[in-house]
Amino acid sequence: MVVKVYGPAYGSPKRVLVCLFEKEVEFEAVDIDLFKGEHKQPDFLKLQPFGEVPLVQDGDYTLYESRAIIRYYAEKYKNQGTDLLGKTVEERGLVEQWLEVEAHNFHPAIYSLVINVLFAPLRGVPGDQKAIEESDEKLKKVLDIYEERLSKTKYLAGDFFSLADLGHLAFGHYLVNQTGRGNLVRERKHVSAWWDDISSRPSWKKVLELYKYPV
Ligand SMILES: N[C@@H](CCC(=O)N[C@@H](CS(=O)(=O)O)C(=O)NCC(=O)O)C(=O)O
Repeated sequence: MVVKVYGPAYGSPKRVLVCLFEKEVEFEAVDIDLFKGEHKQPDFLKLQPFGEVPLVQDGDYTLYESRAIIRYYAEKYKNQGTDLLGKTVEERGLVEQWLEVEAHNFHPAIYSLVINVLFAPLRGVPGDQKAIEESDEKLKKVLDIYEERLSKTKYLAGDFFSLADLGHLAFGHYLVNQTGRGNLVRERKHVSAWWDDISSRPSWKKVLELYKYPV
């Protein structure tokens, strides 16, 4: 049964798509148009009660929350494709640590910028300037910590590419290319080199080629 991934155009689903490419898992992408509210239709809400993408259907097994999904596939296909979880329990601990850092420190700041800098104008409303300024400051602090870490190891969890790095691709792409704040990455030598390394992976290039962002 082929895995179905809903909402491929958007950021969080792209976190899942790049993981499935790395794990060499075949999937089918199902378009959902958020601007038309297709994610708020009863049939979709039955599967994803929060009305967000991604949603994954793998036979009778249904999963949402992109970070839960990538952990599931990294584990389920541990011996296939790229190892994304590390080889020891200590390495796995660091992968989980930096996955949480991305979810609770990096993502909220970049998500606020995407909403207020990119999406608000599309909806014909002004972005929240205070939220934008707060996000800028938060991102600077977060990326300073990344710079320190990446001055010691090539990737966030160590000297191996992992889910922790992969988890940054979808919204890091917005940060570097679409928010006018790519300088926050480029001004930090090790973060910049890390971004160039992880974003040049064939898996990520394939996601960008096949599944365009909405803006
Ligand atoms: N924590 C969730 C967040 C999912 C999420 O915010 N999805 C957005 C799309 S995107 O921001 O990831 O591009 C969404 O469906 N938004 C629809 C809505 O909020 O109405 C995850 O990681 O899966």
